[in-house]
Amino acid sequence: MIKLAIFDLDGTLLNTIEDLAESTNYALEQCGFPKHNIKEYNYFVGNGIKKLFERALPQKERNETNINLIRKHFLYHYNTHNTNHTRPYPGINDVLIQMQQSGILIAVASNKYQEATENLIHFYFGKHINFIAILGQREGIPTKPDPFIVTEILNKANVSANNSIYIGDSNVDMETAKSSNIISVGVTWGFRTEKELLESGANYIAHNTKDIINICQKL
Ligand SMILES: O=C(O)COP(=O)(O)O
Repeated sequence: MIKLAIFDLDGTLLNTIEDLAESTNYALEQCGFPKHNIKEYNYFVGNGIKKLFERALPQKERNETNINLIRKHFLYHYNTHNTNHTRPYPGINDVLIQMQQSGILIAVASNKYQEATENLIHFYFGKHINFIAILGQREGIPTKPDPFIVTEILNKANVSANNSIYIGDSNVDMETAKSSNIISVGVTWGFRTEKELLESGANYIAHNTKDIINICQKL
């Protein structure tokens, strides 16, 4: 029986890609580097903002100085523009409400930096969902696919891995679930393909938000 559902954020709960792309392109432009189209960002996002900037920079310009410069401009822009285009995926609110009503604890495990993770979750879901934990990328804490963040959530919720499920949209998420010994659900409405999710070990695939509820009921 599922007692805890751990959700990835970007590409799973919220479609954040346009705001991430706009803020990164703003930062690249400020520093005189070429911009990217939105589709490319689907593959830049997933391992936190440092990796996002590294991937967005021209190969020869990928160094600590440039990454820090991009970070400064990105944060300035993203912190005040991160709800411009970002929206919950259709049906995801109903899934969270239904889970909450049936007594399943809900948590977020993201590689997005902690401040934005908390702000976005509170802004879009805070009024009606009580999250047991909202964890993003923090200084000195290993990022997904390291199981650290999931272990933190299991401890806080006091639920075992056997009674938990992890829902995400990328290979990083499926690998996180695997390294945490948790059943994984790969969602196909996010930033990556079904093929990637299956190849990285997804136990179940959700093509629409209702599938998540059906999968939980089977377990
Ligand atoms: O910000 C990222 O790189 C990824 O964030 P996510 O873990 O919520 O998908």
